[in-house]
Amino acid sequence: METPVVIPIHDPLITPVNAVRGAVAGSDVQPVDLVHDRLDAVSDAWLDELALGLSEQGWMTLDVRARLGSELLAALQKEVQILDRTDAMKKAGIGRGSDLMRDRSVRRDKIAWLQGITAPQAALFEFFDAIRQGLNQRLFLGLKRFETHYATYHPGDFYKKHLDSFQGRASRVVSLVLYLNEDWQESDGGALQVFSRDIEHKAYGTVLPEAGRMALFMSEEIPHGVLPANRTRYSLACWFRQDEVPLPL
Ligand SMILES: O=C(O)CCC(=O)C(=O)O
Ligand SMILES: [Fe+2]
Repeated sequence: METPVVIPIHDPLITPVNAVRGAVAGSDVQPVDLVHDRLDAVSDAWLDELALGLSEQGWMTLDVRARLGSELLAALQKEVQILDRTDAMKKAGIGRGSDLMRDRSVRRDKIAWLQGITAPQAALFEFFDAIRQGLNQRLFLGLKRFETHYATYHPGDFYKKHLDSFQGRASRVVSLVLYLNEDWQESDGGALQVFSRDIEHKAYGTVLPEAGRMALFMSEEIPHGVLPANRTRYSLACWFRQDEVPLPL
């Protein structure tokens, strides 16, 4: 049995979602086109399915291409690809200086936090907030907010087996990953590996990071990792949190 690597996670400075919405409404960014039927897309039956998957298995994977729409997915893909060509994507890691070097043996991706101030991000935030509320109504999780970042894994990059949150921290409670890659093949590597939540941490399943595929799991319970990618892998991770403001770990 291999013990999962458990990594403390530092919080970014977070802009409250409501403030972001205000900024969007007050600017010339028009999220409306991309939102179209977004809230209808998050139906009660679908939220029931999410709640059931989380409470019974602790994790699940879903195809949300039709719910989000190919236009929004394409817009998010374009954003992360543009960011990846600039220095906006920062090496993910914990700590500073030599600590960061050590973290590179655990995690090699680059990340950029979303602010919700572009039209695709605002539309996505609506979708995530509907999920947050739906899970609260069904599972009484008291999820107050979410935080989300783009991630890129260049060839050779990986993320070793880890948990997204420490038990009892009431910080990250539910994790969501949305993939943004067209025609991902098994030979491209970069699969998400999910392990069982019991003591044995058996390999439970793998998820190919194909565009429109979403993985959802309980942050404190489900060990998971990303196998080395053989081609650039784009994704977006989101954590639903119980704390109102970022607290020190
Ligand atoms: O991209 C993935 O499949 C998972 C990423 C992950 O585990 C994380 O960012 O914490
Ligand atoms: Fe993770």
